Amino acid sequence: MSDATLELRGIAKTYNPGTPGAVTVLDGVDLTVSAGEIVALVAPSGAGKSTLLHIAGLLDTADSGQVLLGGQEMTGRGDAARTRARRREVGFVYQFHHLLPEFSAAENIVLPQLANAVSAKDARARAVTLLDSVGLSARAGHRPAQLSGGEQQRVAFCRALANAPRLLLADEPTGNLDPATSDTVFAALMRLVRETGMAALVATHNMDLAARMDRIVRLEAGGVVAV
Ligand SMILES: Nc1ncnc2c1ncn2[C@@H]1O[C@H](COP(=O)(O)OP(=O)(O)OP(=O)(O)O)[C@@H](O)[C@H]1O
Repeated sequence: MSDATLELRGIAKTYNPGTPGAVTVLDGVDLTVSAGEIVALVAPSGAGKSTLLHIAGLLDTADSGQVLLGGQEMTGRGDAARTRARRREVGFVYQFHHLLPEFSAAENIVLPQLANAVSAKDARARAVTLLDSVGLSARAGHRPAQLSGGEQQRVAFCRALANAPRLLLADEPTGNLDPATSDTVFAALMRLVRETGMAALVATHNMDLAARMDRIVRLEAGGVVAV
């Protein structure tokens, strides 16, 4: 595996190009995140953090530039190949957990593994291990509505890690939580990243949390600068 888990080269993105409503959000972003590294992405609201995470995670395409995951060039690949790569290589966590309400915590972690053809038995075992690692063994059978906000978000981390991705992308993962819960959830995130050795890019407005990561990059005028 290449050390540069995520490499963005010259990423540019304009919404509604060629119209009066055109918005150039990214204008030549270069960014590398290495295996085992957790990088904070900070920027003012509307600066393009979500857009950048979606492009890095192959949910959206850039107008120009290259996205490399584990050294593999993803730009220009067809939708099926990008979806396959995303399912195997990338885990996402959002501000709101997006867990499936009708399924239990464990089932929410099992389902993405079934999409990758893992057996139900192995998927269940991994869900149990992951829930245990964030202190939620006793909540495996609970539905999201029966969990606290912090518990829901820890389950969302477990789901993002279900397929052992090499890259974790998080968009304001503690933005919806009170400060004490945010601290607990962030500690769980840091520990999971350290234990798995994956790369993580975490968008946050919280400078205290950003300061606890390995590195901070700021999105400014369409480009990325180190802080
Ligand atoms: N689908 C779209 N069509 C047009 N403009 C868009 C679209 N998506 C985002 N934008 C614009 O692009 C800019 C960047 O949006 P983005 O969501 O990436 O910012 P952000 O830094 O994540 O913001 P926040 O911190 O508020 O979540 C914003 O000005 C937004 O209005």
